[in-house]
Amino acid sequence: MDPYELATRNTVEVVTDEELRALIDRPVRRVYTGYEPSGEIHLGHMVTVNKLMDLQQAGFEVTVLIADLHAFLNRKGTMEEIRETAEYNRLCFEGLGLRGANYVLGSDVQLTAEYELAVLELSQAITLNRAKRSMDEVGRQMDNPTVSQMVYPIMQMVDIATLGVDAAVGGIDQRKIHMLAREHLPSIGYPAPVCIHTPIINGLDGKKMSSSAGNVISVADSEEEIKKKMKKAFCPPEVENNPVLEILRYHVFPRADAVAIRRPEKFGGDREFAAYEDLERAYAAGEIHPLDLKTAAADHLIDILAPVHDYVCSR
Ligand SMILES: Nc1ncnc2c1ncn2[C@@H]1O[C@H](COP(=O)(O)OP(=O)(O)OP(=O)(O)O)[C@@H](O)[C@H]1O
Ligand SMILES: N[C@@H](Cc1ccc(O)cc1)C(=O)O
Repeated sequence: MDPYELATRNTVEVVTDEELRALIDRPVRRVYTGYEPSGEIHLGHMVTVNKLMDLQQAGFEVTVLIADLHAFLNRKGTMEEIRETAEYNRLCFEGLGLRGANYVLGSDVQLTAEYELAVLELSQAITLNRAKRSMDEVGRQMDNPTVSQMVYPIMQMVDIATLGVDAAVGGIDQRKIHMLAREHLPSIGYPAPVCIHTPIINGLDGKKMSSSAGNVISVADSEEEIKKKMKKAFCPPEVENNPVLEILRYHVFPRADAVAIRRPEKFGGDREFAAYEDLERAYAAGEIHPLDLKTAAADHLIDILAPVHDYVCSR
């Protein structure tokens, strides 16, 4: 697959397409994603991990920022609790196949005088209103935001300059922070980053996949857990809001040449699909039963996640 196709497949938005094309032509290109340490790395986080792996294959140098201070500012726990999960998260990302990336712990690079000055300079140019709005989909308990949650997006902007990256990958929920970065980083002498946004996927109950909602498949889940969870997954006959189809689209097809639906002759026999779109069409036309779809998704997920489970457990 050519580098542009790798960079853009399964994205919802690239800002801007023209800048991405120009970046791909450069000999050295750097991209990053930041993650607040989380007790459970799930298939939602994995959408961005997949994109980083696509970009690695497209010749980008990849940095993964484990944003411990950001999690602290966002009221996710004490610094000690957060640091413990940081190391676990790195293992999950490596287990998923994101090796050879540059892993950086936020607090290792964010406590210098230079970083602080950049934060202060930008904080003078950004209104409270814009900072707050940029946190709408990122912040915890935003009905009662703290000052730390206003510092958060500004630090995320300075991370881009500090890590020296040309592009930022994130779920579409990062969009407002990224737009602030594009607007304001040039004022501190740093070029606007290319922003690559991936979709937010649904959890097994059909609502946004999120650790706090308990509707996730964790990348470290065992075979039994995956089977049990997939059996109960919401799988409507339609293609919209269908978490099982989303798993196939964003996690299985990018890793498999083809997906087989296995079933006895009396139920139509086996079917094989080389492209997600073909499978979606057949499902929408009622040619595949939800139970068979779930079984195929579960079997592939088990194969994809088994190395993560082994890698994490062996350390
Ligand atoms: N359901 C999802 N689909 C795609 N990407 C997601 C999903 N959930 C989270 N992400 C990505 O992972 C990053 C971390 O998100 P976040 O910390 O909110 O995860 P979470 O599981 O919702 O955590 P919590 O429920 O504890 O707040 C987000 O920036 C987002 O881009
Ligand atoms: N804002 C990201 C985490 C993050 C933190 C710092 C960054 O530089 C980048 C990303 C999230 O919602 O999880």
